[in-house]
Amino acid sequence: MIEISGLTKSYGSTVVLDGIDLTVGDAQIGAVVGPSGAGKSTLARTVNLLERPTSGSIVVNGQDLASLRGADLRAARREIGTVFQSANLLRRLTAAENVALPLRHHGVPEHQVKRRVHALLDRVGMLHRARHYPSQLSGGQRQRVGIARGLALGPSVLLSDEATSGLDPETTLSITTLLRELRDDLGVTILVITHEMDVVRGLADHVARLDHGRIIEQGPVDQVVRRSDSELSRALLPLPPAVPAPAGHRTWTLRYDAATVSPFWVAEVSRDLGSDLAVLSALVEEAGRTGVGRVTVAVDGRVDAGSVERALVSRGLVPEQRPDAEAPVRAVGEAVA
Ligand SMILES: Nc1ncnc2c1ncn2[C@@H]1O[C@H](COP(=O)(O)OP(=O)(O)OP(=O)(O)O)[C@@H](O)[C@H]1O
Repeated sequence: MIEISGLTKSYGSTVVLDGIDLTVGDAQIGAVVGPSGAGKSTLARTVNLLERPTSGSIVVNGQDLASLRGADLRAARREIGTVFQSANLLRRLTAAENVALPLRHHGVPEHQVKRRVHALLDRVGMLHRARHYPSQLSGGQRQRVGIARGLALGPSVLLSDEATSGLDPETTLSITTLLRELRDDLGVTILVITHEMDVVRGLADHVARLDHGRIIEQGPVDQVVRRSDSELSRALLPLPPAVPAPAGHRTWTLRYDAATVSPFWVAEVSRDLGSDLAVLSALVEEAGRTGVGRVTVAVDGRVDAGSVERALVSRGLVPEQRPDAEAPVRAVGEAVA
Protein backbone atom coordinates (compact mmCIF):
# COMPACT_ATOMS: atom_id res chain seq x y z
CA MET A 1 0.00 0.00 0.00
CA ILE A 2 1.19 3.50 -0.74
CA GLU A 3 -0.35 6.60 0.82
CA ILE A 4 0.73 9.95 -0.57
CA SER A 5 -0.51 12.89 1.50
CA GLY A 6 -0.14 16.62 0.99
CA LEU A 7 2.79 16.07 -1.37
CA THR A 8 4.26 19.27 -2.78
CA LYS A 9 7.34 19.85 -4.91
CA SER A 10 8.66 23.29 -5.81
CA TYR A 11 11.69 24.36 -7.79
CA GLY A 12 12.49 27.83 -6.46
CA SER A 13 9.21 29.71 -6.69
CA THR A 14 7.73 27.25 -9.26
CA VAL A 15 5.23 24.93 -7.61
CA VAL A 16 5.12 21.75 -9.71
CA LEU A 17 3.18 19.45 -7.35
CA ASP A 18 0.61 21.17 -5.20
CA GLY A 19 -0.79 19.02 -2.39
CA ILE A 20 -1.18 15.54 -3.91
CA ASP A 21 -3.32 13.09 -1.92
CA LEU A 22 -3.41 9.61 -3.42
CA THR A 23 -3.73 6.14 -1.91
CA VAL A 24 -3.26 2.83 -3.73
CA GLY A 25 -4.23 -0.18 -1.63
CA ASP A 26 -2.37 -3.48 -1.24
CA ALA A 27 -2.22 -5.42 -4.51
CA GLN A 28 -4.13 -2.67 -6.29
CA ILE A 29 -3.15 -0.86 -9.46
CA GLY A 30 -3.46 2.93 -9.39
CA ALA A 31 -2.97 5.13 -12.44
CA VAL A 32 -2.13 8.82 -12.67
CA VAL A 33 -2.98 10.48 -15.98
CA GLY A 34 -2.60 14.03 -17.12
CA PRO A 35 -1.60 16.28 -19.99
CA SER A 36 1.96 17.19 -20.86
CA GLY A 37 3.44 19.44 -18.19
CA ALA A 38 0.91 18.36 -15.53
CA GLY A 39 3.69 17.12 -13.26
CA LYS A 40 3.61 13.36 -13.93
CA SER A 41 7.38 12.89 -14.27
CA THR A 42 7.99 15.03 -11.21
CA LEU A 43 5.50 12.93 -9.27
CA ALA A 44 7.28 9.75 -10.42
CA ARG A 45 10.73 11.08 -9.42
CA THR A 46 9.42 12.21 -6.04
CA VAL A 47 7.55 8.97 -5.30
CA ASN A 48 10.58 6.80 -6.11
CA LEU A 49 12.69 9.03 -3.87
CA LEU A 50 15.03 10.24 -6.61
CA GLU A 51 13.94 13.72 -5.52
CA ARG A 52 12.99 14.93 -2.09
CA PRO A 53 9.48 16.37 -1.74
CA THR A 54 9.21 19.97 -0.55
CA SER A 55 6.55 18.81 1.91
CA GLY A 56 4.12 15.97 2.50
CA SER A 57 4.50 12.28 3.14
CA ILE A 58 4.89 9.05 1.17
CA VAL A 59 3.93 6.19 3.43
CA VAL A 60 4.73 2.60 2.40
CA ASN A 61 3.93 -0.19 4.85
CA GLY A 62 3.39 2.34 7.63
CA GLN A 63 6.75 4.09 7.17
CA ASP A 64 7.03 7.68 5.88
CA LEU A 65 9.81 7.39 3.29
CA ALA A 66 9.83 11.14 2.61
CA SER A 67 11.20 11.87 6.07
CA LEU A 68 14.20 9.52 5.84
CA ARG A 69 17.83 10.49 5.24
CA GLY A 70 21.18 8.76 4.57
CA ALA A 71 21.37 4.99 5.08
CA ASP A 72 17.68 4.80 6.09
CA LEU A 73 16.68 6.47 2.82
CA ARG A 74 18.89 4.11 0.79
CA ALA A 75 17.35 1.11 2.52
CA ALA A 76 13.83 2.51 2.03
CA ARG A 77 14.40 2.84 -1.72
CA ARG A 78 14.16 -0.96 -1.87
CA GLU A 79 10.46 -0.62 -1.10
CA ILE A 80 9.76 1.10 -4.42
CA GLY A 81 10.91 -0.48 -7.70
CA THR A 82 10.66 1.58 -10.88
CA VAL A 83 10.04 0.62 -14.49
CA PHE A 84 11.07 3.52 -16.72
CA GLN A 85 9.99 4.64 -20.16
CA SER A 86 11.91 2.61 -22.82
CA ALA A 87 13.17 0.42 -19.92
CA ASN A 88 16.31 2.56 -19.54
CA LEU A 89 18.64 -0.48 -19.53
CA LEU A 90 22.42 -0.05 -19.56
CA ARG A 91 23.57 -0.72 -23.12
CA ARG A 92 26.85 -2.40 -22.21
CA LEU A 93 25.26 -4.94 -19.87
CA THR A 94 23.32 -8.08 -20.80
CA ALA A 95 19.70 -8.55 -19.73
CA ALA A 96 20.86 -10.67 -16.77
CA GLU A 97 23.51 -8.12 -15.74
CA ASN A 98 20.94 -5.31 -15.89
CA VAL A 99 18.61 -7.22 -13.57
CA ALA A 100 21.54 -8.04 -11.26
CA LEU A 101 22.55 -4.38 -10.97
CA PRO A 102 20.29 -3.32 -8.06
CA LEU A 103 21.06 -6.58 -6.23
CA ARG A 104 24.84 -6.04 -6.50
CA HIS A 105 24.40 -2.38 -5.57
CA HIS A 106 22.70 -3.47 -2.34
CA GLY A 107 25.44 -6.01 -1.57
CA VAL A 108 23.39 -9.16 -2.09
CA PRO A 109 25.80 -12.19 -2.06
CA GLU A 110 26.75 -13.36 -5.57
CA HIS A 111 25.25 -16.87 -5.35
CA GLN A 112 21.91 -15.32 -4.36
CA VAL A 113 22.18 -12.76 -7.18
CA LYS A 114 22.43 -15.56 -9.76
CA ARG A 115 19.44 -17.42 -8.32
CA ARG A 116 17.31 -14.30 -8.06
CA VAL A 117 18.16 -13.06 -11.58
CA HIS A 118 17.30 -16.50 -12.98
CA ALA A 119 13.93 -16.52 -11.18
CA LEU A 120 13.08 -12.94 -12.21
CA LEU A 121 13.95 -13.42 -15.88
CA ASP A 122 11.98 -16.65 -15.87
CA ARG A 123 8.97 -14.87 -14.32
CA VAL A 124 8.87 -12.19 -17.03
CA GLY A 125 9.43 -14.74 -19.81
CA MET A 126 12.95 -13.57 -20.68
CA LEU A 127 15.20 -16.40 -19.51
CA HIS A 128 15.96 -17.30 -23.12
CA ARG A 129 17.35 -13.79 -23.67
CA ALA A 130 19.46 -13.58 -20.47
CA ARG A 131 22.74 -13.10 -22.35
CA HIS A 132 21.40 -10.67 -24.92
CA TYR A 133 22.28 -6.98 -24.88
CA PRO A 134 19.49 -4.36 -24.96
CA SER A 135 20.17 -3.59 -28.64
CA GLN A 136 19.41 -7.27 -29.42
CA LEU A 137 15.98 -7.10 -27.76
CA SER A 138 12.63 -5.74 -28.99
CA GLY A 139 10.99 -2.82 -27.16
CA GLY A 140 8.60 -5.18 -25.38
CA GLN A 141 11.44 -7.53 -24.37
CA ARG A 142 13.48 -4.62 -23.02
CA GLN A 143 10.48 -3.57 -20.99
CA ARG A 144 10.13 -7.11 -19.56
CA VAL A 145 13.77 -6.97 -18.48
CA GLY A 146 13.07 -3.50 -17.02
CA ILE A 147 10.18 -4.95 -15.01
CA ALA A 148 12.41 -7.79 -13.74
CA ARG A 149 15.00 -5.19 -12.65
CA GLY A 150 12.25 -3.10 -10.97
CA LEU A 151 11.21 -6.17 -8.96
CA ALA A 152 14.77 -7.32 -8.14
CA LEU A 153 14.82 -6.08 -4.54
CA GLY A 154 11.31 -7.37 -3.78
CA PRO A 155 9.63 -3.96 -3.48
CA SER A 156 6.17 -3.46 -1.97
CA VAL A 157 5.39 -0.88 -4.66
CA LEU A 158 6.23 -1.00 -8.36
CA LEU A 159 6.17 2.40 -10.07
CA SER A 160 5.64 2.25 -13.82
CA ASP A 161 6.67 5.58 -15.34
CA GLU A 162 5.31 5.69 -18.92
CA ALA A 163 6.53 2.09 -19.26
CA THR A 164 4.35 1.34 -22.29
CA SER A 165 4.69 4.60 -24.21
CA GLY A 166 6.13 4.03 -27.65
CA LEU A 167 5.12 0.35 -27.72
CA ASP A 168 2.65 -0.95 -30.30
CA PRO A 169 -0.85 -1.91 -29.02
CA GLU A 170 -0.16 -5.66 -28.98
CA THR A 171 3.10 -5.28 -27.02
CA THR A 172 1.42 -2.79 -24.68
CA LEU A 173 -1.27 -5.40 -23.99
CA SER A 174 1.35 -8.09 -23.26
CA ILE A 175 3.11 -5.74 -20.80
CA THR A 176 -0.11 -4.70 -19.02
CA THR A 177 -1.12 -8.37 -18.81
CA LEU A 178 2.28 -9.16 -17.22
CA LEU A 179 1.86 -6.30 -14.72
CA ARG A 180 -1.56 -7.60 -13.72
CA GLU A 181 -0.20 -11.14 -13.28
CA LEU A 182 2.66 -9.83 -11.13
CA ARG A 183 0.22 -7.88 -8.99
CA ASP A 184 -1.85 -11.06 -8.50
CA ASP A 185 1.13 -13.42 -7.94
CA LEU A 186 3.34 -11.19 -5.79
CA GLY A 187 0.72 -8.97 -4.17
CA VAL A 188 2.75 -5.94 -5.23
CA THR A 189 1.02 -2.54 -5.32
CA ILE A 190 1.47 -0.85 -8.71
CA LEU A 191 1.39 2.88 -9.45
CA VAL A 192 1.22 3.58 -13.17
CA ILE A 193 2.03 7.02 -14.55
CA THR A 194 0.80 7.27 -18.11
CA HIS A 195 -0.84 9.40 -20.74
CA GLU A 196 -2.42 6.33 -22.39
CA MET A 197 -6.11 5.97 -21.53
CA ASP A 198 -6.41 2.44 -22.93
CA VAL A 199 -3.69 1.35 -20.49
CA VAL A 200 -5.74 2.82 -17.62
CA ARG A 201 -8.94 1.20 -18.89
CA GLY A 202 -7.40 -2.25 -19.19
CA LEU A 203 -5.14 -2.20 -16.15
CA ALA A 204 -6.02 0.16 -13.32
CA ASP A 205 -8.33 -0.28 -10.32
CA HIS A 206 -8.06 3.40 -9.37
CA VAL A 207 -7.42 6.45 -11.52
CA ALA A 208 -6.43 10.05 -10.75
CA ARG A 209 -6.23 12.98 -13.14
CA LEU A 210 -3.35 15.36 -12.54
CA ASP A 211 -3.45 18.87 -13.97
CA HIS A 212 -1.22 21.83 -13.10
CA GLY A 213 0.25 19.84 -10.22
CA ARG A 214 -3.08 19.04 -8.59
CA ILE A 215 -5.32 16.00 -8.62
CA ILE A 216 -8.52 17.30 -10.18
CA GLU A 217 -10.53 14.09 -10.09
CA GLN A 218 -9.98 10.54 -8.85
CA GLY A 219 -11.79 7.34 -7.94
CA PRO A 220 -12.13 3.62 -8.66
CA VAL A 221 -12.12 3.13 -12.47
CA ASP A 222 -15.43 1.27 -12.45
CA GLN A 223 -17.07 4.22 -10.65
CA VAL A 224 -15.35 6.97 -12.64
CA VAL A 225 -16.54 5.51 -15.96
CA ARG A 226 -20.14 5.68 -14.73
CA ARG A 227 -19.92 9.43 -14.07
CA SER A 228 -21.77 11.29 -16.79
CA ASP A 229 -20.43 14.76 -15.90
CA SER A 230 -16.75 13.83 -15.69
CA GLU A 231 -13.91 14.81 -18.02
CA LEU A 232 -11.92 11.78 -16.87
CA SER A 233 -14.81 9.48 -17.71
CA ARG A 234 -15.16 10.94 -21.21
CA ALA A 235 -11.40 10.64 -21.73
CA LEU A 236 -11.49 6.99 -20.63
CA LEU A 237 -14.38 6.17 -22.96
CA PRO A 238 -13.99 8.40 -26.02
CA LEU A 239 -16.88 8.02 -28.46
CA PRO A 240 -15.80 7.65 -32.08
CA PRO A 241 -17.20 10.35 -34.42
CA ALA A 242 -20.88 9.79 -35.18
CA VAL A 243 -22.24 9.29 -38.69
CA PRO A 244 -24.89 11.89 -39.64
CA ALA A 245 -28.39 11.28 -38.28
CA PRO A 246 -31.08 10.31 -40.81
CA ALA A 247 -33.19 13.31 -41.86
CA GLY A 248 -35.92 14.22 -39.43
CA HIS A 249 -34.23 12.54 -36.47
CA ARG A 250 -33.07 13.91 -33.12
CA THR A 251 -29.89 12.62 -31.47
CA TRP A 252 -29.15 11.56 -27.89
CA THR A 253 -25.77 10.62 -26.45
CA LEU A 254 -26.19 7.99 -23.75
CA ARG A 255 -24.11 6.13 -21.20
CA TYR A 256 -24.94 2.79 -19.66
CA ASP A 257 -23.69 0.06 -17.38
CA ALA A 258 -23.37 -3.11 -19.46
CA ALA A 259 -23.73 -5.27 -16.33
CA THR A 260 -27.26 -4.04 -15.56
CA VAL A 261 -28.69 -2.88 -18.91
CA SER A 262 -30.12 -5.49 -21.28
CA PRO A 263 -27.80 -6.20 -24.23
CA PHE A 264 -30.95 -5.95 -26.40
CA TRP A 265 -31.83 -2.44 -25.24
CA VAL A 266 -31.79 -0.91 -28.77
CA ALA A 267 -34.56 -3.28 -29.90
CA GLU A 268 -36.42 -2.95 -26.61
CA VAL A 269 -36.49 0.87 -26.62
CA SER A 270 -37.48 0.81 -30.30
CA ARG A 271 -40.40 -1.48 -29.39
CA ASP A 272 -41.40 0.73 -26.43
CA LEU A 273 -41.49 3.79 -28.72
CA GLY A 274 -42.96 2.07 -31.77
CA SER A 275 -40.10 3.67 -33.73
CA ASP A 276 -36.66 2.21 -34.57
CA LEU A 277 -33.54 3.71 -32.97
CA ALA A 278 -30.61 4.41 -35.31
CA VAL A 279 -27.13 3.88 -33.77
CA LEU A 280 -24.76 6.62 -35.01
CA SER A 281 -21.73 5.91 -32.83
CA ALA A 282 -21.00 3.36 -30.10
CA LEU A 283 -18.34 2.16 -27.73
CA VAL A 284 -18.77 -0.78 -25.34
CA GLU A 285 -15.67 -1.50 -23.27
CA GLU A 286 -14.43 -3.35 -20.25
CA ALA A 287 -13.25 -0.69 -17.82
CA GLY A 288 -12.04 -1.52 -14.32
CA ARG A 289 -14.06 -4.63 -13.57
CA THR A 290 -17.20 -3.62 -15.36
CA GLY A 291 -18.53 -3.12 -18.87
CA VAL A 292 -19.60 0.37 -19.87
CA GLY A 293 -21.23 1.67 -23.02
CA ARG A 294 -21.43 5.11 -24.60
CA VAL A 295 -23.58 5.51 -27.64
CA THR A 296 -25.18 8.15 -29.85
CA VAL A 297 -28.64 7.23 -31.14
CA ALA A 298 -31.15 9.01 -33.33
CA VAL A 299 -34.94 8.85 -33.02
CA ASP A 300 -37.59 10.03 -35.47
CA GLY A 301 -38.32 13.68 -34.63
CA ARG A 302 -42.08 13.03 -34.76
CA VAL A 303 -41.80 10.98 -31.54
CA ASP A 304 -42.24 13.28 -28.55
CA ALA A 305 -38.81 13.98 -26.96
CA GLY A 306 -40.20 13.48 -23.43
CA SER A 307 -41.45 9.99 -24.34
CA VAL A 308 -38.03 9.12 -25.83
CA GLU A 309 -36.28 10.26 -22.67
CA ARG A 310 -38.65 8.27 -20.43
CA ALA A 311 -38.22 5.13 -22.56
CA LEU A 312 -34.42 5.42 -22.44
CA VAL A 313 -34.28 6.10 -18.71
CA SER A 314 -36.70 3.27 -17.91
CA ARG A 315 -34.30 0.84 -19.65
CA GLY A 316 -31.35 2.10 -17.57
CA LEU A 317 -29.77 4.46 -20.15
CA VAL A 318 -28.36 7.74 -18.84
CA PRO A 319 -28.70 10.68 -21.25
CA GLU A 320 -25.43 12.64 -21.43
CA GLN A 321 -26.47 14.94 -24.21
CA ARG A 322 -30.01 15.64 -25.27
CA PRO A 323 -31.17 17.06 -28.59
CA ASP A 324 -31.29 20.83 -28.64
CA ALA A 325 -35.01 21.69 -28.24
CA GLU A 326 -34.52 24.71 -30.51
CA ALA A 327 -32.88 22.72 -33.34
CA PRO A 328 -35.18 22.39 -36.36
CA VAL A 329 -36.13 18.81 -37.11
CA ARG A 330 -36.13 18.12 -40.84
CA ALA A 331 -39.02 16.26 -42.38
CA VAL A 332 -38.47 12.50 -42.60
CA GLY A 333 -37.10 11.68 -46.05
CA GLU A 334 -35.56 15.15 -46.48
CA ALA A 335 -31.93 14.85 -47.63
CA VAL A 336 -29.15 15.33 -45.07
CA ALA A 337 -27.24 18.50 -46.03
N1 LIG B 1 13.90 20.77 -12.34
C1 LIG B 1 12.91 21.60 -12.66
N2 LIG B 1 13.02 22.93 -12.46
C2 LIG B 1 11.99 23.76 -12.76
N3 LIG B 1 10.81 23.37 -13.29
C3 LIG B 1 10.65 22.06 -13.53
C4 LIG B 1 11.67 21.11 -13.22
N4 LIG B 1 11.22 19.88 -13.56
C5 LIG B 1 9.96 20.07 -14.07
N5 LIG B 1 9.64 21.38 -14.05
C6 LIG B 1 8.36 21.96 -14.53
O1 LIG B 1 7.32 21.28 -13.91
C7 LIG B 1 6.20 21.12 -14.81
C8 LIG B 1 5.80 19.66 -14.86
O2 LIG B 1 6.83 18.93 -15.51
P1 LIG B 1 6.78 17.35 -15.65
O3 LIG B 1 7.93 16.94 -16.50
O4 LIG B 1 6.67 16.74 -14.31
O5 LIG B 1 5.40 17.18 -16.44
P2 LIG B 1 4.80 15.87 -17.17
O6 LIG B 1 3.36 15.79 -16.79
O7 LIG B 1 5.65 14.69 -16.88
O8 LIG B 1 4.93 16.27 -18.70
P3 LIG B 1 5.25 15.30 -19.98
O9 LIG B 1 4.05 14.39 -20.14
O10 LIG B 1 5.37 16.29 -21.11
O11 LIG B 1 6.52 14.58 -19.69
C9 LIG B 1 6.65 21.70 -16.13
O12 LIG B 1 6.09 23.00 -16.26
C10 LIG B 1 8.16 21.76 -16.01
O13 LIG B 1 8.67 22.83 -16.74
